[in-house]
Amino acid sequence: MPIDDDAPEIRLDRVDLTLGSTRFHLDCDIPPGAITAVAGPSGAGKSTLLNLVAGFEVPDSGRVLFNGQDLTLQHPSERPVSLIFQNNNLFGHLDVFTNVALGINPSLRRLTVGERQAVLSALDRVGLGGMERRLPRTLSGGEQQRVAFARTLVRQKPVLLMDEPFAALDPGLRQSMAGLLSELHRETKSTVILVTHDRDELRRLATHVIFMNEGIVLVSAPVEEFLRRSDIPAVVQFLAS
Ligand SMILES: Nc1ncnc2c1ncn2[C@@H]1O[C@H](COP(=O)(O)OP(=O)(O)OP(=O)(O)O)[C@@H](O)[C@H]1O
Repeated sequence: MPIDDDAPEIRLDRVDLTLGSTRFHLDCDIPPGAITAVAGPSGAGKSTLLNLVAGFEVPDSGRVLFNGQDLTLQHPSERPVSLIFQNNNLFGHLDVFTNVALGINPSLRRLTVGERQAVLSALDRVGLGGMERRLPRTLSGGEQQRVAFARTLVRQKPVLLMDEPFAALDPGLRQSMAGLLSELHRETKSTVILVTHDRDELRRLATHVIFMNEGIVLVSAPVEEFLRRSDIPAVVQFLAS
């Protein structure tokens, strides 16, 4: 499924932010149309990086640029991004069809025939054809994440932000969902930022890596280069874990 706009390069330009007693300094580029993994120890600031790109956090200073355009102060709902979290992506009282349809039409107005078709084809694409009327609680964790994927497909946004989307799944399912992400990414070519704790997932999916520690970006590099950074103890520890 193609996306509306070209996938943007995203730049965090000398971003400073203080949350409670934690200070962040982020200065890095996220390449367009690639899957970038954001890795690092717990508390390093990975979710904060995602929140800055999504607009849920606003820098104290510095800028957030999409293809050079300054979106630092733009509201999250106006940014060209879709989000998938580890849990709680779905509304429990709405069926699968409606949960996906919200991606096109957040106000739940009646869909056009073309929009209904787009929802059904997105559900087919993620392997959930025929499950339209099911409620989220009747689905497995992997199926629920597939519904969240289908919603991002109908939204057609050029940036996909994912915060440990497979962490709650067992290892086999995690691998098959990673396969699905990889297939969908080949089709959409969106700019994906994937927060992950899982070095195998990073190796399997990412072409670029941002490695964070204590609120700063320690490495921003192509995956092959990142995997060779045996000079950085925190990276060695991550790769050995
Ligand atoms: N709103 C906030 N107020 C105060 N402190 C915060 C806030 N948000 C994040 N922090 C702190 O900033 C640090 C980084 O948090 P963040 O969630 O970005 O890390 P993370 O790398 O995603 O961690 P994890 O892997 O454990 O999810 C943590 O120490 C956290 O307690």
